[in-house]
Amino acid sequence: MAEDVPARNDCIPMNPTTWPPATDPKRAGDAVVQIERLSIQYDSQCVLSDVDLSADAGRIMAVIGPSGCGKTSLLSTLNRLCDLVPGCHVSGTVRIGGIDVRDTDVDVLQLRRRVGMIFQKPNPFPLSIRRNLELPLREHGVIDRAVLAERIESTLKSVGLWDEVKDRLDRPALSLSGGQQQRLCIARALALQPHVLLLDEPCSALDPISTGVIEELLLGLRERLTQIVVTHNLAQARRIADDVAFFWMKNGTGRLIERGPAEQIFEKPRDPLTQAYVAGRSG
Ligand SMILES: Nc1ncnc2c1ncn2[C@@H]1O[C@H](COP(=O)(O)OP(=O)(O)OP(=O)(O)O)[C@@H](O)[C@H]1O
Repeated sequence: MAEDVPARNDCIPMNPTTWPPATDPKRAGDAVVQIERLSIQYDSQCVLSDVDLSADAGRIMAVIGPSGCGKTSLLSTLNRLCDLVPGCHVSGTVRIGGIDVRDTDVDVLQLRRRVGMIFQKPNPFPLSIRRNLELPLREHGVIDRAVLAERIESTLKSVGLWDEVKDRLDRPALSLSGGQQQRLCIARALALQPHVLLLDEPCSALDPISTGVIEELLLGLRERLTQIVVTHNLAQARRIADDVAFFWMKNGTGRLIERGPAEQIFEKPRDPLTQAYVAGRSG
């Protein structure tokens, strides 16, 4: 029996070949995130009900809807951050790369490596720029100095920060501008080679120029990852999203109203609630 049981750290396999390769063009369009009949409750309050939703490889999905309809709560079930919220009860199924992330056997540390998260306010560690990337890499077993240096350089290059910070890697991360800090946070997630990136209003604390830089970055990462971006900024959703999921409150509970390609949701929404929201008549 023991031979059949994977070692705990293998529950979310580290070997990329056993996960859907996020960059494999053959898989573009495959559903990497599959959510079925998901409901979320905080104590007795049901905040999200009966959601069926999938997000595809190599695409950006924008999650839109008014405040309080459960967008952040939805994201928190994908990397099990919801486990940390007292009174939060989740039902339904969430599969990422075919793995049921709610399975009690799943190694949550490995899950969060594969499903990175970026928050509204940049939250670099109060350490040097270098240590912000080195710490998570070391925690996940990368200890070779040359490999660490290579991974730090390549990741900072992938978010367009390398030239801006290469001469001050040992300066505090908090000395960077807000936009640079957010790019560092994205680099910190990317250093662990995630397959999915969750972004919760990633630009709402940034000025328009930094917002533009982050949007370009997300568009450039599209080939490598599945991205799910919560945003209140409909113009931003139009600029970056391939797909859009629109949520709304019905009888005090968040519901998925409509999901489709961005062009359809913005130009030919089917549901009257979506029509009113994208036209700016509600919400
Ligand atoms: N930790 C918590 N404990 C209790 N209730 C919570 C908790 N987090 C969120 N809620 C409630 O769940 C509902 C959905 O909140 P959530 O933050 O998921 O919505 P949202 O659509 O992301 O909102 P916003 O756009 O304002 O960020 C709200 O009524 C909120 O008060």
